[in-house]
Amino acid sequence: MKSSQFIELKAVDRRYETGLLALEGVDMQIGQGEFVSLLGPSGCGKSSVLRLMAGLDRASAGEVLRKGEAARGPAGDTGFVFQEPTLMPWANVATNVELPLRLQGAPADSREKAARAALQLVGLGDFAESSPRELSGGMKMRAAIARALVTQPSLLLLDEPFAALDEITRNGLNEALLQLWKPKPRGAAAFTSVFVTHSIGEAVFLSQRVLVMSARPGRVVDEVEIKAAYPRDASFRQSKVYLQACARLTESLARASEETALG
Ligand SMILES: Nc1ncnc2c1ncn2[C@@H]1O[C@H](COP(=O)(O)OP(=O)(O)OP(=O)(O)O)[C@@H](O)[C@H]1O
Repeated sequence: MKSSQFIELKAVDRRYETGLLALEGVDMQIGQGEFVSLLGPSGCGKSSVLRLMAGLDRASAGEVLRKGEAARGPAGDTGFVFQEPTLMPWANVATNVELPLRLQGAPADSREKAARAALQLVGLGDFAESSPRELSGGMKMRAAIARALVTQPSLLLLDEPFAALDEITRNGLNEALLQLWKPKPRGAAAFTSVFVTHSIGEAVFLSQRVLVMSARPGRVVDEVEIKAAYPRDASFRQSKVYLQACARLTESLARASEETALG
């Protein structure tokens, strides 16, 4: 699976300017095209890891490598999806989705074409002209995913994107995300995904590997491989592999969180 490493964190520390040590000795390797989730207690540094991977922040010690090269500054071919879809309310859905291309200086006709294709991909083909306020929460999140994918990034970073949604919408979006990541069962992944969540079930459903981080200062304390083929649909949530992985991660996360409680 780890045929070629796409992102590597080697002995990474991040101490913020306030003096707070958020990450200490973080080692992570994410293979090209892999789908990996990060689980960990609140405040353990999951978002900090994503910012380092995106090149939006720098490690205080250690190395962040992207395709074997030291990451320097924001990485162009990276899409980011946050918990809030943050669409511009005064612009229609297509204009929101083409924003990253506008920032790159792409010409209007190619922006429009790419935005329509990205909206089609997430099932919002008929909503290009709609205002964000006409969309449900799940549809807004689909638009945010289309915006992150409009530049066809090779890395997609997702920071608790579905946490605010109801469970049925969330499950539907999990399945849609897997379709985007691996459109053909035996084909290559369209991008590498790193997904932060507090939901064990969501992490298991989506991922090839789940990394568990300890309480602050965060570091990787466990790794669970989810040995199930894709495509995965709702029936996967009833399978032995899924239930066993959930049980193992429940224990692991409890141990990781206990460390905080003890101090
Ligand atoms: N820019 C910053 N300056 C100072 N402290 C920060 C900064 N960013 C994050 N922190 C602190 O670093 C720690 C890790 O934060 P981070 O957001 O990475 O954790 P997290 O695991 O994503 O949290 P959560 O699960 O609650 O979203 C927290 O204690 C947070 O308050």
